[in-house]
Amino acid sequence: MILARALDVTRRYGDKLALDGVTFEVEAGELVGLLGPNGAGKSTLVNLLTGLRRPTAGTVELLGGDPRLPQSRRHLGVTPQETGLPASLRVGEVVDFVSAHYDDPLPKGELLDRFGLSELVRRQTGGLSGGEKRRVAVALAFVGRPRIVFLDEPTTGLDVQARRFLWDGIRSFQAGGGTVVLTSHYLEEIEALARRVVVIGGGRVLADDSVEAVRGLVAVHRVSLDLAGSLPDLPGIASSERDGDRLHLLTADADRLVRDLVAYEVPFAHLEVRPTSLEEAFLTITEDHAPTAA
Ligand SMILES: Nc1ncnc2c1ncn2[C@@H]1O[C@H](COP(=O)(O)OP(=O)(O)OP(=O)(O)O)[C@@H](O)[C@H]1O
Repeated sequence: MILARALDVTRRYGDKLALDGVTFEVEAGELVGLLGPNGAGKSTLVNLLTGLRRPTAGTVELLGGDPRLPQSRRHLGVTPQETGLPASLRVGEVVDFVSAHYDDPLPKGELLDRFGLSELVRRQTGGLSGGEKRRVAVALAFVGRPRIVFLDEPTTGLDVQARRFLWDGIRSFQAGGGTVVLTSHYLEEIEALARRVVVIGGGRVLADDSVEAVRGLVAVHRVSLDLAGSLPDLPGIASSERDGDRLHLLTADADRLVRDLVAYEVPFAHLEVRPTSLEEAFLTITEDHAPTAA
């Protein structure tokens, strides 16, 4: 059963094309990671699916209806990228306040326990650390026993222990049959929770696959070397860029490229091999998926 769907969705902000023909579906019980660099369009997709914004073209559906209608949103939980908590209220009071909006909320103790927040129940939210506030904000998405939860960068800024508390809370929700969509810049985070990852870049879906498959796609290395002359036609070079005598090559198999450079007796100097940033890896994927000119 599909709980959320975007069908050929485009979203513009003025001249800016934030989403460009995105199709994306979430099945009941799935935990899906949306992975992409800054500005890729992840938040825009989440905002459309949760009814906070309207698509410019295409259709979005949440729990079988228009995400902007109250009946579609009744079983939805969301933690946006930025949240605010009323500073003078205690954590327990904020949970009570949010719970009051639902017919059958999770008992406060159970919610706080699930997210490792029990000790904070009497603390005013204004006095919490950034990480504690974030954990409260994420926990609040689960108060109303939602069927589907969207978490936009839930663990940004959290230390390792706080992140683990959140991951445990998210996992236990899914183990109980819940559905989760979360966004992240980090494949490691998605890997800890999800089996399926959807890579978004430049407003488009670049990959929709298992975490293992996407790890292979983004395991790109940058091989840099000084070379005055031209490079022979070697296999496995995803892109090459020249800066004077310095050549930068992107490849998914750096060991093989280095062996080939030696085997072809390429007269290189100052060889350097390093993992690429996720951004560089995404660029490589983007180039592979760039639309061909008509
Ligand atoms: N309200 C807005 N007005 C104008 N442009 C916007 C608006 N919201 C988003 N954008 C632009 O749309 C593009 C996609 O933004 P979006 O926030 O969806 O990306 P993201 O993948 O969530 O990025 P990040 O990881 O930085 O949060 C960006 O270029 C952004 O600047």
